[in-house]
Amino acid sequence: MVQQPLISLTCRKDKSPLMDTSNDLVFDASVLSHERNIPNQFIWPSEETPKPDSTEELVVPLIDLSLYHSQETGLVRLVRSACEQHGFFQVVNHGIDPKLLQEAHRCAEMFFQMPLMEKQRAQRKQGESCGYASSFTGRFASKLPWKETLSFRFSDQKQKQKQSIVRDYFVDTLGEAYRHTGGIYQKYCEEMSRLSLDIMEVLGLSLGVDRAHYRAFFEGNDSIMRLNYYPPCQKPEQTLGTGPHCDPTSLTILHQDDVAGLQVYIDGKWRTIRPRANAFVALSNGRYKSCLHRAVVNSRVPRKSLAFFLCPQMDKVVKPPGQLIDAKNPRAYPDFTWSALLNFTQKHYRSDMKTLDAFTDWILRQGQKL
Ligand SMILES: C=C1C[C@]23C[C@H]1CC[C@H]2[C@]1(C)CCC[C@@](C)(C(=O)O)[C@H]1[C@@H]3C(=O)O
Ligand SMILES: O=C(O)CCC(=O)C(=O)O
Ligand SMILES: [Fe+2]
Repeated sequence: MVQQPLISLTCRKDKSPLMDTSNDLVFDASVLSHERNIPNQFIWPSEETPKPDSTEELVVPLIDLSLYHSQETGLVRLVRSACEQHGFFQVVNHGIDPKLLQEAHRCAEMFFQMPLMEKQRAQRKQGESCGYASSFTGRFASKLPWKETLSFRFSDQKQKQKQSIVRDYFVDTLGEAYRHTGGIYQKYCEEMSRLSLDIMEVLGLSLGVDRAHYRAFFEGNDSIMRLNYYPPCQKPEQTLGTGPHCDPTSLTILHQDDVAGLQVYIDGKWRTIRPRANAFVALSNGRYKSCLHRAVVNSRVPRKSLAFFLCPQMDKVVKPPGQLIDAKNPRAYPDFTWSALLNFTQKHYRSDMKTLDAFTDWILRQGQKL
């Protein structure tokens, strides 16, 4: 039998001068997950690769949302301390139907198990944030992530107009056979949007901001949902599923399957967050830091995670609430729009732990009013 080529190389002509790309490689998980010789592009520098001590578990506070009405003060205090310490907590009793979660994972499994060509019908285009990506072979030249992703847009505003843009995306891109899958993710995103607004309310209270402030700000949110699939890797100590980064979005609600892999950087060490997590980061003029995290892979089983990135409407001006600004706490970032930040992460800068600072320098350098 002729072995399929692992990677095919051709040169791109449309190089963006600001991205560190690019060769057209193909990451075919069905082949690469058995390969013992990892192509160079997927090997991370040894100072960034996972060390055995990072499997040590970090115990993160559990926020029981069912206690919100009866024990608001205690809950708000717990959230404040989690966000001040590491910007990370797990949410339980959030009202999301476990059957929906299960079905969302099952549909992801089904999609990623499809042959590469079938998945490529939803291929993400250069510079766009949505679609299927088998690793980011066309986007970056080195330190490639050992993962496949399927990303799509959710709009709360469209939902209010009774449009199901997630379900329509699946049907329009992949065909009628994906109507059920699309419907599941439509429902999942609607639930995530609702949960995000609840969490933002608690976050606002924990910062001393009006109860309604963040809920109103994210009304009509234009968010991104991403299915992450990490195939097994025969040399997991040389690779990373998702490199170290702070999400540049407002809040992330992440659901992992039962395979460990999410790690956060705390007190100079990488630590594992046990699966079952709903993890989040917050944007609040830098008062709460977005936590540094990554995903590692393993040699035995695939791992999945579902990430809902809460984002404001594209052209809404992002700025901190007035109550957070005074002489002691001056503005940390200039006004900006999510549309400009998204464009920056997709076309000009590979998101890492410094995305917001790099973005701030970029807009100030351009002297643009956003
Ligand atoms: C706006 C976004 C860019 C990324 C997806 C969302 C939020 C996090 C970003 C990301 C996960 C950070 C690590 C690098 C990245 C390229 C990835 O590995 O997926 C980032 C996403 C992206 O640019 O597609
Ligand atoms: O898969 C994970 O556990 C983390 C993924 C992640 O950080 C992301 O998609 O931004
Ligand atoms: Fe992330």
